[in-house]
Amino acid sequence: MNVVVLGAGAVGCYLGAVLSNQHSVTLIGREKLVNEFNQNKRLQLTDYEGRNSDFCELTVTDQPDSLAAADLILLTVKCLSVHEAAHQIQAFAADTTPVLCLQNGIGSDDMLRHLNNPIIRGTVGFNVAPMGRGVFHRGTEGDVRAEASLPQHIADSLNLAFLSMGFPFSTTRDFEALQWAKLQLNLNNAINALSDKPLKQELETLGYRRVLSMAMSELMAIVRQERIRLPKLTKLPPSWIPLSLRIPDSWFRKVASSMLAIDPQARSSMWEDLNNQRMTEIDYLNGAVVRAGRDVGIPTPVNRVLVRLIKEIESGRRQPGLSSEELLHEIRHPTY
Ligand SMILES: NC(=O)C1=CN([C@@H]2O[C@H](COP(=O)(O)OP(=O)(O)OC[C@H]3O[C@@H](n4cnc5c(N)ncnc54)[C@H](OP(=O)(O)O)[C@@H]3O)[C@@H](O)[C@H]2O)C=CC1
Ligand SMILES: CC(C)(CO)C(=O)C(=O)O
Repeated sequence: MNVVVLGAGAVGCYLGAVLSNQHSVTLIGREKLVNEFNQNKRLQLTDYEGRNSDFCELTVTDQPDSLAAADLILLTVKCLSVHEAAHQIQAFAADTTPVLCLQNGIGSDDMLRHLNNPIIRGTVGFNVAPMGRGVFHRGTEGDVRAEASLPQHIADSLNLAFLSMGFPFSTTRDFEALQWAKLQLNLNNAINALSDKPLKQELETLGYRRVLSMAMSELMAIVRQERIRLPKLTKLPPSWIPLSLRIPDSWFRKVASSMLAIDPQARSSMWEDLNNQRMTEIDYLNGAVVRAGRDVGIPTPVNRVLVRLIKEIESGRRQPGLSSEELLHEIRHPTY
């Protein structure tokens, strides 16, 4: 299979490199990635379980014309770049080529719906960090999932390749529920970015967990009202997660270690964005909860505050590094 990854950054390079063991893979990314690859002649993948592998059989380019020969397009740009990517797919790819879009959050696929291509949504359940010099590190466990409309032979090939690196691929008929369950976990991206701490350290602090619990409870109220049954993505059922976040630190450490394997240094992709002075995906994450709440008449004050704080950092009006007390204060005394 000829796989073209459009938007090769953390997730795209990781998945593309894994697939290059069994398929012909082209990564379309920015000039920086092309230079890194040309200098090192390989991508290197490491992970929280100690894997360390080099991948040399890849084509890396900043030109979109290789989309023309794709059997499958993996779209791994951030939500804010989906619009530009849609133009490139329309201009260069055959309109029968399936596009598997792996953005976090809700709503970015709307920008692809005018294309004739089959658009299949997916989720990536683990964290990948770019370490520089063509090295990409997977810092947590998790799997990759997609809508059941993905052709079966492609789903089988992806599962085979991904299993070789220790994570499975599966499809689901109820993607909407999966997307909300993934969003429930991604509500932490903003808190992690605001805290400016590694995920593990942030989640081991009761105050941050209380904020996350409140943000998740707003999402849970919406999905309950909409009768969406969330699938289980961690060892705890989704409705128990907000409660489990409120237990004392010492107990939480025990529960969390059995729930999720996580590197001490892993951070959220939103932290990566703020750290690189880029706009974030906040409107598709906590912003999606605020919009949905408005639609169904459920108040979402905590997610509104998180959206505001992230936007203040994006526009340079605030610095990251909020303590959990400062964050709780912002929530108790919102200024709109
Ligand atoms: N990183 C993670 O751990 C996880 C991320 N996700 C989700 O996956 C998606 C991708 O995230 P991530 O991999 O972190 O993002 P990255 O920013 O690391 O990767 C995207 C890359 O694509 C480049 N790009 C954007 N548009 C184009 C284009 N048209 N042509 C070529 N290159 C382009 C970007 O460059 P530039 O910045 O210059 O635009 C960037 O280098 C997001 O929606 C994220 O939420 C999901 C799970 C985990
Ligand atoms: C790893 C995970 C699930 C949470 O941080 C993620 O999706 C991200 O960083 O964007």
